[in-house]
Amino acid sequence: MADYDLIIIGTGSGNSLVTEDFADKKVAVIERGIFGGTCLNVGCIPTKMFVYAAEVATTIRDAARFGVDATLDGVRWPDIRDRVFGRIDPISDSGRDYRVSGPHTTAYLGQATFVGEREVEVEITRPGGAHAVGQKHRITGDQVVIATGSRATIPEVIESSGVPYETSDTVMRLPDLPRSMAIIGGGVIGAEFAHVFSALGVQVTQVQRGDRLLHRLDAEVGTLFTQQAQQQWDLRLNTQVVGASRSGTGVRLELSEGSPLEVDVLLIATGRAPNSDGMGLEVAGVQVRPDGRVQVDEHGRTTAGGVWALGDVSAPVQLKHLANHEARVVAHNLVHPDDLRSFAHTNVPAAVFSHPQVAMVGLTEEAAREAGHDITVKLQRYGDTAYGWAMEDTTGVVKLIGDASTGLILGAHFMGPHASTLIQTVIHAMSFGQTAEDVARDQFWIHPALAEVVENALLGL
Ligand SMILES: Cc1cc2nc3c(=O)[nH]c(=O)nc-3n(C[C@H](O)[C@H](O)[C@H](O)COP(=O)(O)OP(=O)(O)OC[C@H]3O[C@@H](n4cnc5c(N)ncnc54)[C@H](O)[C@@H]3O)c2cc1C
Ligand SMILES: NC(=O)c1ccc[n+]([C@@H]2O[C@H](COP(=O)([O-])OP(=O)(O)OC[C@H]3O[C@@H](n4cnc5c(N)ncnc54)[C@H](O)[C@@H]3O)[C@@H](O)[C@H]2O)c1
Repeated sequence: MADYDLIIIGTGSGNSLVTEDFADKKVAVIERGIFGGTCLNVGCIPTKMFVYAAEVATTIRDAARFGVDATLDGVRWPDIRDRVFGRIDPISDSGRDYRVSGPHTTAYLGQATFVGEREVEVEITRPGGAHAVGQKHRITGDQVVIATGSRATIPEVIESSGVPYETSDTVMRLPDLPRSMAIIGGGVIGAEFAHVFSALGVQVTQVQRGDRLLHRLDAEVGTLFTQQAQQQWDLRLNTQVVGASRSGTGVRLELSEGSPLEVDVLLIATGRAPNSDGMGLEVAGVQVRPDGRVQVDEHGRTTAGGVWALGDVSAPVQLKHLANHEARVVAHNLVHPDDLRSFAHTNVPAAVFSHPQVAMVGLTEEAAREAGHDITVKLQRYGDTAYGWAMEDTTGVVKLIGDASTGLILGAHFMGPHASTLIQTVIHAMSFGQTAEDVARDQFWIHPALAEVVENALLGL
C-alpha cells in the first residue's frame, strides 16, 4: 500500500488540487521554493502591483496634457517594494502553514526526485515544516502530479562571464532603485519590467536580438508596440550580447551592434525553461518532449501510469490562467478515472502589462493567412471612438482578424489602455462561436464607454 493517495510536487497551481474529494484521503505536498509558486510570489501578482505603481507615475507625468498640472516629486522604491511584498509574503507563509498543520495534508519543504515508479525522495531544504532541514524522506503515492513550473534561462555568455545579474525572481526585491538597467530579452517579461523601471525613473536599455518586441504578437501590432517602446526607453533591436564583464559595482556588456553598455543592474529575461530536468523523470517512466516539457495527453496523463503533469512544466504556453485550468481538469480526473476531462488549449488569451498594454487571443494575421483562411481584417483606433477621443489617445488600436466565409473571429490583438479587459468580449465570442456581426448587433454597448472601440472593430470586420 502506498504511503499517500496523492503526491503533489509544486505548490503553484498544484496546490489547488487538494479539493474536497481528498477530504478523507492522505495527500503529500512537496515544495522546494517559496510556497505558492511563481504567480503569487515572483510572477503575475507582484509584477502587476509594480506595474500599477508605474502607471500612476506615468499618469502624473502625462497630466499636463489635460490641463492638470502635476509633478512627480519622487519615487520611494523601498515603499513601493514593501507595499508589494508586505502583502504577498504573509499569503505565502499562511498557505505553507495551512499545508503543514492543516487537515489531510503533509507538507515536505524540499526538493523532490523520483527514485522509482510513483516513488519520490524529498530532501528537506527549507525550515517551517514538520521535517528538519537535511533529512531525506522516501514516499510512495497511488497517484503523483508533477506541477513543478519553469525557471528563467540564462544565456551562456552571461553565465560563463560570472557577472552579477537579476532575473524576475530577484529584481523586484532590489534594495535600491538603480540609476541604470540593461534588460536582455524582448519578450513579455522584458516588456513589463522595461515599463516598470523606466516609469520609476531608471535609465533602461533593452537588448533584443530580433527586429521587434513581443515576437508572438501579430506583426503589425507588435511593430506598433515596438515603436511605442522606443519612445520610452533605449531599445537596441537586432542586437546580441557578445561579452560581459564586471565594471565597478555594475556590469559592462559588449554588444554585437553599437558601443558597449555600462549599467548598474543587469536583468535577464530571455525565456523560461520547464522544471523537468534533474528530478529523475526517466526513473519514473515519464517522457519529456525535445523542448523539455513533460509529455502529457489531453487529460494530463504522462507516459507513466498514475503520474500526471500540469502547468508550465508541460503546457504549450506559460500562463497562470492556463495552469489553473489544467489543475481543474487534473483535479477532476484524479478522482474520476472513468470520466476523464480534457484540456482546452484553443483560444487561450494573454496580455502584456507594459505601456501601452497589449492583449491577444487566437491567430495573428500571418498565421491566419498561412492556415489558408479567407480573412477579413479591421484595425480600429481607440482615438476614433468617443472615449478614446476624450483620452486623446493617438496610439491605441484594436485589430480583429475574421473568417470571411463564416463571419467568425479568428484572432484579436489589442494595444492601448485596458486592452486586457476590453479583449474579454472577443474571447467570449470566440469561445462560444458567435459571429462578429452577432456580437456587435445583438447587444447594447454602453455609450460612450471605451468598449465602443470593440463594437466599432466588430462592425468594421
Ligand atoms: C515575472 C513573471 C510574470 C508573470 N506574469 C503573468 C501574468 O501576468 N499572467 C499570467 O497568466 N502568467 C504570468 N506569468 C506566468 C505564470 O506565473 C506561470 O504560468 C504560472 O505561475 C505557472 O504555474 P505552475 O503551477 O505551472 O508553476 P509554478 O507556480 O512555478 O509552481 C511550481 C513550483 O514547483 C516547485 N518545484 C519545482 N521543482 C520542484 C522539485 N523538484 N521539488 C519540489 N518543488 C519543486 C517550484 O519551487 C515552484 O514553487 C508570469 C511569470 C513570470 C515569471
Ligand atoms: N503578462 C503575462 O502573461 C506574462 C508576464 C510575464 C511572463 N509571462 C510568461 O513567462 C514566459 C517567459 O517570459 P520571457 O519574457 O522570459 O520569455 P519570452 O519567450 O516571452 O521572450 C524571451 C525573449 O528573449 C529573447 N532571447 C532569447 N534568448 C536570447 C539571447 N541569448 N540573447 C538575447 N535575447 C534572447 C527572445 O528573442 C525573446 O524576445 C512568457 O512566455 C509568458 O508565457 C507571462
